[in-house]
Amino acid sequence: MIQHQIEACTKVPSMKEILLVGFYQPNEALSHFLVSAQQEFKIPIRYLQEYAALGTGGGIYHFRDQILSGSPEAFFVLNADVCSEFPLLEMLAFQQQCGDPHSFVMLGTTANRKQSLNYGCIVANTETCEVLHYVEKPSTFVSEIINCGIYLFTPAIFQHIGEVFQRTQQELLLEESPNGWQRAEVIRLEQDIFTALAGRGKLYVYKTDGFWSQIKSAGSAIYASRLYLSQYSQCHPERLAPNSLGGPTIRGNVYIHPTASIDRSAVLGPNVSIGKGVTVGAGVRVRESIILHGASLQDHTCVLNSIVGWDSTIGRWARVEGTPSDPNPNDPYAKIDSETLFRDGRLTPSITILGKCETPRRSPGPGCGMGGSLGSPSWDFPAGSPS
Ligand SMILES: Nc1nc2c(ncn2[C@@H]2O[C@H](COP(=O)(O)OP(=O)(O)O[C@H]3O[C@H](CO)[C@@H](O)[C@H](O)[C@@H]3O)[C@@H](O)[C@H]2O)c(=O)[nH]1
Repeated sequence: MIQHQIEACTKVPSMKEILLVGFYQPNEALSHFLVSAQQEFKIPIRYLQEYAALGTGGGIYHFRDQILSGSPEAFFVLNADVCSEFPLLEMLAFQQQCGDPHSFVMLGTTANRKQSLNYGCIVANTETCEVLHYVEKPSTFVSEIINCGIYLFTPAIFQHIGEVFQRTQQELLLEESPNGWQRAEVIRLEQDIFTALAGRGKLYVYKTDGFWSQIKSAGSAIYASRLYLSQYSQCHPERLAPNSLGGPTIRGNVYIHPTASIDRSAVLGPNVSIGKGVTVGAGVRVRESIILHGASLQDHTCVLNSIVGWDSTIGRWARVEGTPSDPNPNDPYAKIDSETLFRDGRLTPSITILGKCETPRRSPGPGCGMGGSLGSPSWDFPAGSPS
């Protein structure tokens, strides 16, 4: 998810640095990713950890000195859980056209009326695109234009966040019975900042018709992967696997990491992504799936609508299948629904995920490395059995 965002950022000519802001303790996988992304994209990338979840506004406010070091004219803020074409250059050009080069720009897209309620909703001036009214996840319909969680700010945004911070701090000090857990440092960009900025000639929306989706649930990763693969077919066809003599059969858009070893009798696609060092045996069929690095699909396995986690092994003849959870294909504005795992006491049908277990397990069977699954029941096969 983040790699696509980093790649998009590096296409902005004067981009100097990328900062990842989060409240998670960095782990080995993140540190390793940062090192390899810096090498690949040749740009400094740093992870800044908040001491607590400070909200989208509070997080950038806390690290404002780091963001402003080097005196940038402007900077982008991207929600990490979205996939998109990331039209950052277009947003920059649009900001110059707005009349006020110090204005803030948010990316907007169209949703259908029902699903718009799950997002930030924007009412804008049809001619100038100024945001006149902003409501975060309204309970009744406000607008079909939704906030994509991709912003272009100038340093002036910190004055607005700072005002909210000061005000909240004052209010908390004056409270008669303060509840210790409420902090002035927690600031939400949407409710606390955008709602107040709307209608003040400061905030504009740049509408995109390009692809965009939230990646809130694990299931939406397969959908997001399809969107990126289809973008590759337009902009980077060289990244997609071709059908070549002596190679596996490729159907539709398929990505194969150069280090993966694929048997020529395997059939892959559409919408398949095969990671680093993956082994795919004879007669294997994979469709609508992501196979993460180090995984091994032994001969004649069938993997459909699933994510196979790092270093998993799927034994010979096993069938691993999930249920697709794509948006309604007949509605051009439909978005993917981020379903809860259980609804009315029942498991919501979803894709299958084989996870990697972080702690070493005592006796992993040779035919199975399944750490667990999300959206489908997990199971273990007896060691050595054809599964
Ligand atoms: N660093 C940091 N990031 C946070 C925090 N809380 C949330 N985030 C990140 O901020 C982004 C927005 O998450 P939420 O605040 O949970 O909002 P949302 O339900 O995803 O809705 C947002 O995104 C929609 C588009 O996907 C928008 O439509 C909506 O208006 C809003 O911006 C996500 O990438 C999430 O990981 C925090 O305390 N600290």
